[in-house]
Amino acid sequence: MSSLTFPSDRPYDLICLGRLCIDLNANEINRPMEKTQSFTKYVGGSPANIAIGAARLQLKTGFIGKIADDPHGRFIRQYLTQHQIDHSQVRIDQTGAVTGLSFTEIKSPEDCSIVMYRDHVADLLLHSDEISEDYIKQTKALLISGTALAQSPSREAVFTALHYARKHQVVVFFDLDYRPYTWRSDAETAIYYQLAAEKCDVMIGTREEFDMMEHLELTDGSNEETAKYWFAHQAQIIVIKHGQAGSVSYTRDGKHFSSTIFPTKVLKTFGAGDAYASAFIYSLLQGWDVETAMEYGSASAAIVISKHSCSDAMPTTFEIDHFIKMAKHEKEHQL
Ligand SMILES: Nc1ncnc2c1ncn2[C@@H]1O[C@H](COP(=O)(O)OP(=O)(O)OP(=O)(O)O)[C@@H](O)[C@H]1O
Ligand SMILES: O=C(O)C[C@@H](O)[C@H](O)C(=O)CO
Repeated sequence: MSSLTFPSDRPYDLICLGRLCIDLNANEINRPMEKTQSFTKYVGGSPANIAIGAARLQLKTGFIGKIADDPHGRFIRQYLTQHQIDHSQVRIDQTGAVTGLSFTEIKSPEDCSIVMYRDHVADLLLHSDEISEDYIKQTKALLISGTALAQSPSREAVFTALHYARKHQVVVFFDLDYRPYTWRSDAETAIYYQLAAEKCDVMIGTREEFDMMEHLELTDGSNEETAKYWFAHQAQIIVIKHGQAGSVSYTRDGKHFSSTIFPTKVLKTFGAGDAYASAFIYSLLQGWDVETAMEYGSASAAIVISKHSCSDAMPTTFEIDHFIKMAKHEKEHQL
């Protein structure tokens, strides 16, 4: 059992807040973007990917965000409908803002990059007046994503949602999701991340993202000190992702766990974090312990990075369970 206590009898398991964008993933892989001729379009945006992953795992999922009044926005909204993700709180911008685009480059399985077009995007125009307390009090868990803190009015919308979540005993997950492109300075980033992190129950991020947030030497940069620092605030669980080195987690009651990766045929590296987060959150909502949740997240990540998309590749529980079973079978036969 994890140390988290989710409220019961609520219509939603998870509501995600943040960007709904479009991924344009290069079809010609193993070459630079300059030599790419075509792309495949998917719904993207880290919190969107996590919501889609959660819904794929049969969680009752909702979304709070803002989309552009353009074909991309309509594509996103129909995708959410198709995947039973409630979008009653996904507003439609009327100011001519655009949908964020992420062009992804797959030079090699280990060398992938993302070119993000995020000028005048609709998702950062979500306003605090558009955050519904009645909606947030209907969920067991809320996920916020760091990039939504990058600019006003989205920044204030996040803090409004955090206020309502705390008021109604909603468990808050903070996926750090640091994207340098959308920030003006390290100090600004760290200040707003810290202010949000102090109100969150679970934080999930890479070591680099925690280092960014702990700017001005809040900690010595070790995982142990990171956990100790945030346990002095609201945090119950800290998860630190280390790429191919796996992940580690700390719980407020003094335990810590590490998880290795599942071997997989990597097509592209991005999407691992979102897949990990959605399966990790799913596991805790089932009442499973943190170590099992890390294994589930790691398996989901390994599945998604073996495929071309992020959102479309998010696995079902059957796929994850089968993947874990086969991986353990192969490991036993290697010994
Ligand atoms: N090459 C790999 N093979 C198998 N699993 C991996 C690999 N890389 C990452 N993972 C798994 O995915 C988890 C998250 O990956 P990572 O640490 O890169 O986070 P991230 O940077 O947030 O991911 P993303 O690239 O989606 O932004 C890791 O902790 C690990 O469990
Ligand atoms: O989060 C983004 O805006 C980019 C994502 O859409 C992309 O799928 C990715 O980088 C996932 O980690």
